[in-house]
Amino acid sequence: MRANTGRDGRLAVLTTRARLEERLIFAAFDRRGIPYVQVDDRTLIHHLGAPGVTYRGVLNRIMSHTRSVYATRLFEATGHRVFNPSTVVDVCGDKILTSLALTRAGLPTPATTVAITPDAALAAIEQVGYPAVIKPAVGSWGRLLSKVNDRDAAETLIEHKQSLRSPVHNVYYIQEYVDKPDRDIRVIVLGDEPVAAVYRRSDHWITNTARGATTAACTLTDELRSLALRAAGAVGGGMLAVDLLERSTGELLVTEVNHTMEFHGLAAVADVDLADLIVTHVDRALSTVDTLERAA
Ligand SMILES: Nc1ncnc2c1ncn2[C@@H]1O[C@H](COP(=O)(O)OP(=O)(O)OP(=O)(O)O)[C@@H](O)[C@H]1O
Repeated sequence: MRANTGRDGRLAVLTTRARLEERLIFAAFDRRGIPYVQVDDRTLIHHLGAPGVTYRGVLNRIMSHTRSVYATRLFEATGHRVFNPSTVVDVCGDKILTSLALTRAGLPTPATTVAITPDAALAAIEQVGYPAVIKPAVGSWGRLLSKVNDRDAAETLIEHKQSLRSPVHNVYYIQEYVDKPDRDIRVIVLGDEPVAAVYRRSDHWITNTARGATTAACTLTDELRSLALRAAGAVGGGMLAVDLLERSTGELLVTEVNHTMEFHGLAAVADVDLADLIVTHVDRALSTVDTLERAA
């Protein structure tokens, strides 16, 4: 993958820079004595078809969606098992593909509409009704999310989106506004086990911790467990953060599934060591492969 070649028995952790989550993960690797190497995605060079370095496996912590998708595919092409696999990253990184997968699996989600021209987008927003929520199909941290309260605002938003450079903004992902309490719920799923849940609270309607929301402990009820597991399964499974909204009636709706989970807010309030659980999950999965390879 990098310019050097050969077998490297360590696990590669792909990062752009080590944030709190990555530092917690490295500390967990150290505590468990699992050899790893931090690989900066900005240094990756992949000569197609040429031998590269082979790691024991790859834990992908790249935040940029495009870089994450391609780095995953390149490592998979050289025989690596990557957490999460590209099939999952592809779906989770795109809100339209995620909504399609969730709907196909029969999960409750906010009513969602997609339009691919500005005129159709305006008609679609009017059909959804006000307020409507418009999101970039690819994006995170609540960036460029819009709550549109009337037709004037819808027209302006569409004009602005059309003038943005990235073609992703010319596709319109439109949702009903869910009149939720001042919070959403994030459930962490590792494989077939929901391991923790957290409320993210804010005075703003966008309740991302990246936008200043605070976290509070949330009980992992049977309903949350079941919805989170089904949502994770719908996108292909893996190490995932499932986000849910509550209607005023109490009905739970799955909004999205995140493939490179941030958990600094959760670390402060949940009584689980998520970094340790992630490291254990990856090591266990790779140990099964190691055993099979030795037996072959
Ligand atoms: N349809 C909706 N109705 C009401 N609030 C919403 C709706 N969709 C999203 N929100 C609020 O906005 C927040 C961010 O939404 P969403 O998770 O879709 O965006 P994102 O940019 O992908 O963020 P993240 O970094 O969490 O993946 C949600 O946590 C929720 O508080």
